[in-house]
Amino acid sequence: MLADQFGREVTGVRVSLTDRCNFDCVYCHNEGLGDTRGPMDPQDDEMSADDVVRFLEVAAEFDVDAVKFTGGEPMLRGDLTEIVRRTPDELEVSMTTNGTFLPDRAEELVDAGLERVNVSQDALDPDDFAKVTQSGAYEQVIEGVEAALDAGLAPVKLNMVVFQGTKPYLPEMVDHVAENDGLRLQLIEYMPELVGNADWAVDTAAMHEWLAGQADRIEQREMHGRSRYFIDGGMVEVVDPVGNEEFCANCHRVRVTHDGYLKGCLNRNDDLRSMGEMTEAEIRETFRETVENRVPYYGEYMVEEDGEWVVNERYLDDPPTADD
Ligand SMILES: Nc1nc2c(ncn2[C@@H]2O[C@H](COP(=O)(O)OP(=O)(O)OP(=O)(O)O)[C@@H](O)[C@H]2O)c(=O)[nH]1
Ligand SMILES: C[S@@+](CC[C@H](N)C(=O)[O-])C[C@H]1O[C@@H](n2cnc3c(N)ncnc32)[C@H](O)[C@@H]1O
Ligand code: SF4
Ligand code: SF4
Repeated sequence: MLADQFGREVTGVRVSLTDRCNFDCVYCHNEGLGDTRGPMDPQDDEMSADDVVRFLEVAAEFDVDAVKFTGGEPMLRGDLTEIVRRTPDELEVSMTTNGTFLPDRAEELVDAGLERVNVSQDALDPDDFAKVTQSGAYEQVIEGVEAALDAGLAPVKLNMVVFQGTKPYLPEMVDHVAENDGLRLQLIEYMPELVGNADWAVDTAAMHEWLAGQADRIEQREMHGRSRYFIDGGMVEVVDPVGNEEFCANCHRVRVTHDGYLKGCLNRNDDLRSMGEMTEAEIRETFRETVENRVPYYGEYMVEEDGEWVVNERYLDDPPTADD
């Protein structure tokens, strides 16, 4: 297994299969690449199924044990089932999706080897949902969650981005997962680093306190040191990476962009390495180098002083926006 200079073993890879999307969520970071708007048809720059599988075979050689397919909207890929089917058996296969295409395809994906799914759902009311996603597909998403449960994918995590626009929906979302078997809630802190609008952020410390006040039990996940709150039979996990050194200190993932670039950190675009025309041996070497070059905290938001990486205080005090 590969470990970076800071002792973090790389156990997972997150592969973006496309940067296209049928939604236009107001906050979207597109896994670190910016805008998802554009043509919906397959694009030439996307990795082919062969490229994805070749990379995953290399990752498996390095004892990576999990892959997350994401995007853009990964289910826009017509060859998604093939990719899942051809993923090496050693890797747990999960996907994060907006859920709209699950009603027709959940079962075939499970048959192909999909083991877990996270579905993004920020609200329980169609109008509220439409304001955030700029899409009217609320019913399809609800049907998608049902289809995932019917296909045996419970527990299904509902991903909710917590920002000023969704904060009022928090209590009903917590109740929703408590009342419905098979659902969990994942509260994702709004990340302004790549998309701006820092003033949309909410006070996560207050959110933790509010959740703790209702919880029967609290656990901490090894991954990212994430907290899990058990409330009235439901489970709520908090993903709070912004300015959170502990979160990064427990980050064991390497990313791949839809166009086949290795990327050591979601918030970092200065270390992209194309796997384009590479042989398997070259991919192996580049993977090693990407792991070797990981930084302990936020990539470009760290500053190097006297040969050491230290936290960029300016960033912590005043997070830059895309407009800076
Ligand atoms: N900064 C940062 N944000 C992350 C990281 N992992 C997840 N996130 C945020 O959380 C969102 C949702 O993550 P998911 O794709 O659902 O996956 P996950 O919850 O991390 O993974 P599982 O628990 O394995 O399902 C991401 O799109 C990011 O916004 C990370 O390593 N760094
Ligand atoms: C980029 S989307 C890709 C997969 C799929 N289209 C979806 O929405 O689930 C992955 C996750 O990132 C979350 N996300 C997007 N932009 C974000 C931001 N600025 N801050 C925090 N989470 C964000 C989404 O809510 C979603 O759960
Ligand atoms: S559905 Fe996912 S990829 Fe599409 S705009 Fe929303 S967050 Fe971004
Ligand atoms: S911001 Fe931190 S947790 Fe997220 S990918 Fe980068 S190092 Fe990992």
